[in-house]
Amino acid sequence: YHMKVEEDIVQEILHCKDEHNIKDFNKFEFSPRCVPYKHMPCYTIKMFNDLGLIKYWKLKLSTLTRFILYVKKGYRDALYHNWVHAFSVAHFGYLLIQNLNLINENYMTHMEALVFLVSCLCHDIDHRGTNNSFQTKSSTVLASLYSSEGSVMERHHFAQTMCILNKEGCNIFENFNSEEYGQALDLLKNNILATDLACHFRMMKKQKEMIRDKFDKTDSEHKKLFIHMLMTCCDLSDQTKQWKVSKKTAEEIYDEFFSQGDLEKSMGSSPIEMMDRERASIPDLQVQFITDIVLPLFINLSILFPMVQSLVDVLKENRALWEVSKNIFQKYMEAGMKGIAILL
Ligand SMILES: Cc1nc2ccc(C(=O)NCC(C)C)cc2n2c(-c3cc(OC(C)(C)C)ccc3Cl)nnc12
Ligand SMILES: [Mg+2]
Ligand SMILES: [Zn+2]
Repeated sequence: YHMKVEEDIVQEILHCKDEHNIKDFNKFEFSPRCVPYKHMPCYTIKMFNDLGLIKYWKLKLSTLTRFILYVKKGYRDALYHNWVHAFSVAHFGYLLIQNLNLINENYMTHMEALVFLVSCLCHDIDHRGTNNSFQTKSSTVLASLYSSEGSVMERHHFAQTMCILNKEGCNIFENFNSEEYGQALDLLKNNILATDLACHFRMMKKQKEMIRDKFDKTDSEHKKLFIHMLMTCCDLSDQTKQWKVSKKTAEEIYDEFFSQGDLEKSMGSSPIEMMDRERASIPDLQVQFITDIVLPLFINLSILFPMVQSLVDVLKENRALWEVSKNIFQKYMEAGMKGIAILL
């Protein structure tokens, strides 16, 4: 049974650029979270189309549309790890390929670009709003399936993506020969596994050395590290947007973290500080996260692409604003008005 792709969705897709008069869609400053929720599927198709991937791979519009609608359906209404997060991650992937000209400058083949965009879209599918250590600690079904190999959630995200590709009328790689098909799935799996924080920590050092010692885009190891770096940039891209967007998204993340903490408390175990709404200071945690993880990554990328320097500047501004709110928070804490500080 095919999920019938309503003609109106297909029609809207072909005209979505002007109909909603969204300008600057392909600029780094644009926040994809401003796209109306119900227009996100058609703007996802627009991304594939703008990158020339529909033409190059002769993708059937109905297959691509059906695939995207099933991916959207595959996300739960988690506080942060939901379809809007997936759409925003894919949008940044689209911005990187387009604005850094990654295909024409041979940083990515058409195959790598297609699979990269699909990986961004699917990288958190069926996320339950709890992280890998929660799976293992509470011996969830997913932990029983994947904890022996690690990256529990990421292996599930990949498995869910495979289920959709195997649905009737949803296999966007249907035109690939068997060699291309194998290559696409291999790329897809590695890209999604690369979004595991633990995996990122392991790669950080090698990525830094690779960029410092002259990046070689013909070296397959370099290419893999490079594409994994881009996956993490996309996953963190909300932090490179204007303050109110990056602040709002960070708060959504802590809403999800604190819900996990509440759940852990109800299960009789005590959450780490970052997930404990009684103890966590969001400004402190954000300054630390931007300093330790987000900035080093985008600074690395800016060494290869000077245009990325503007994103590094925004990251530094946002960190400075967290510093400011940290001091305000601190003052109220000292004044013993914790309750009011939390309301702020
Ligand atoms: C604004 C922002 N603050 C965060 C603060 C803390 C953490 C966290 O997990 N800390 C644990 C300790 C051990 C470091 C994540 C945060 N975070 C993410 C994020 C990134 C992820 O993994 C990659 C993409 C590979 C880094 C995976 C999941 C998530 Cl939610 N996305 N945005 C954020
Ligand atoms: Mg993830
Ligand atoms: Zn994500």
